[in-house]
Amino acid sequence: MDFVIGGSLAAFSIYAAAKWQKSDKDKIQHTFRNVGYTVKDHEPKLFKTHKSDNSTLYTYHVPYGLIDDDELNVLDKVLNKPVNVSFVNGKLHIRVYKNKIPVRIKYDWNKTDDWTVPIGQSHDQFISHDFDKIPHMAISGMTRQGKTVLLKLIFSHLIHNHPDDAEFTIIDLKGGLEFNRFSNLEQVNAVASDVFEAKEALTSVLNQIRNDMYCFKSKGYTNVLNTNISNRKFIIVDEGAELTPGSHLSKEEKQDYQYCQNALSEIARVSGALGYRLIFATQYPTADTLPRQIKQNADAKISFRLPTETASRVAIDEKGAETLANVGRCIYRTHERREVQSLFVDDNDIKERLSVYDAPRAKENSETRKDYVQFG
Ligand SMILES: Nc1ncnc2c1ncn2[C@@H]1O[C@H](COP(=O)(O)OP(=O)(O)OP(=O)(O)O)[C@@H](O)[C@H]1O
Repeated sequence: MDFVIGGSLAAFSIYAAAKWQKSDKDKIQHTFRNVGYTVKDHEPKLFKTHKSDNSTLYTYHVPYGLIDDDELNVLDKVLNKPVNVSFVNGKLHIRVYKNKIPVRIKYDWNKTDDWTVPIGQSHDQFISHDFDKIPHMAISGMTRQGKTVLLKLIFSHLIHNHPDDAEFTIIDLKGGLEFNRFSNLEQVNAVASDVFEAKEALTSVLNQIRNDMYCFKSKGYTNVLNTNISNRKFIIVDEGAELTPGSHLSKEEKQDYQYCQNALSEIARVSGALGYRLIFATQYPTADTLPRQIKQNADAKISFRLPTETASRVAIDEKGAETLANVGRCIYRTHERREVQSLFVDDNDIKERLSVYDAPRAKENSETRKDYVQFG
């Protein structure tokens, strides 16, 4: 008899555990209470649940006065699933994703439409950036988090997709270590590796812009998108903070730095409609290192992990970049915000794919093509 009772209890426990194991919905409601996400006795009330393939969205009415959602950051640990908390039209949205984002995703060199570039994978969709819809981009992130890999991904993809139409001016202020090796590519106009070379390269870009502006005006064009002009000119800055005039510099020395910052601000302000696209990356987003004009005109902001919430607010106008978990993880912020694992591209792959555009070889090839036409 004892045996029968013991056996029944064990079975009951398993049954009870299965039956009364808390659902995500219950755990969320308990969390509201436990973390004090309430006003007096009033707590958020669930009024809609919507399931999709990748996630479940719980929508809550919240008592007046509850807005800041900091306490709810614990939810991904409570549920052991990725969670996104936001306010939409005064309602609290808690989206619980089924799957975690992978920590490494390799770039596959697949071609894309127009001036679109693949960025990475979010919880529920693949994220691409269209440089014809959003011309300028500001990228922030602490050291070794993935900025340069992302810049090389964008650069390689654009050349791979538009070998005849993409042009680059690159300001690589890490001493040219990353981009100097591409200086021979036929799509690359200049790789500047210090402030003096940057000044020269940017002067040339500003002259081109003035020239293009004159041509646009004389033809009555208002935007490159409404013309048959097929090329786009990219200005990539890797480590923009190096253009901040340090307090140790003399007045004359500071002028070169100031010139470069002003030139980049002008590019951000006036050149998008002419087909120029600025991609500005920095480790230290502050009012000095990420000039206001650049930030305001870069409608796409990407941030890898940053040291503080304040830095996150400078980079993407909101907190969050300070809590990003792993290398290559970033927030892609346009009118929407997405957490994304950016694609990884290998240096050897880039070398192999882009070497066909190495200028001397490309020139040889074009001469061979010419011979073929002449003698064929
Ligand atoms: N998307 C990614 N997925 C996985 N690993 C990555 C990714 N991006 C970068 N890494 C790894 O992190 C390392 C550092 O990346 P990267 O050179 O882009 O850093 P960074 O942010 O430019 O740093 P710094 O500002 O110090 O130059 C890479 O060598 C690579 O091993």
